Amino acid sequence: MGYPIRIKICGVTDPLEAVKIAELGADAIGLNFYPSSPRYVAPPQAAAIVRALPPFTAPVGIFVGWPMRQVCAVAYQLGLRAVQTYAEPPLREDAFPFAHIPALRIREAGDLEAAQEYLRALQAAGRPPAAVLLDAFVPGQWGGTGQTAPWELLENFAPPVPWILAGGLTPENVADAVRRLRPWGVDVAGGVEAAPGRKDLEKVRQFILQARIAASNC
Ligand SMILES: O=C(O)c1ccccc1N[C@@H]1O[C@H](COP(=O)(O)O)[C@@H](O)[C@H]1O
Repeated sequence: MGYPIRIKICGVTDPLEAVKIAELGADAIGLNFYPSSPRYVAPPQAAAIVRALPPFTAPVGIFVGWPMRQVCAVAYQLGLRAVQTYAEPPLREDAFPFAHIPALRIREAGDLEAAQEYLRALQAAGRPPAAVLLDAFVPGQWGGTGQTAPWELLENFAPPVPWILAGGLTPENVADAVRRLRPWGVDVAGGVEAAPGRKDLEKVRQFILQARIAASNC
């Protein structure tokens, strides 16, 4: 049967590189606004990347610890399609005009139960996220760790919204991850890099190819 897996290449810092990644078939590119990340991109550069992208490639912002009101302001200003958030203070307003992807870090089974509870609470509050991203838990780091999540715990994960697998994915292991877990989407930062913040386009090409072949054979 197969299914259409969605692929995000995260931590892009250069407009020309973003265009090439889009041409290789990525569905989304990630723009990282976390200043401590080696993949940080300042808003003016992010704006140049968004302007350069073809219309069917979604720019997604990564925000760590930002109040949602500020996340919304930046998303609106830059024309982001979705926002991926970490450790955001709770949103008080009902309306949230962007596709929201909360990122959760998983270490043990209890974290998955907590994730399900969190998603149910958002749904009950009338603010279901567009998707949820699951990553590895590494103390003191929010993401971009190069560590894989505990896949064995995720084999039967069935959240009420689409889910995205992140953490330590590479061109070599993404097919295995897709076959085993059938996530709605996959997300990679370090696994396709030539240097921090710069992508290796051959690795990007391989990553996209391997993920799509595996999903089409599921
Ligand atoms: O990439 C970062 O530096 C980063 C920093 C803080 C929060 C999120 C970050 N990136 C996200 O983490 C995942 C996994 O990264 P990796 O593939 O293990 O290197 C990545 O897809 C981004 O969404």
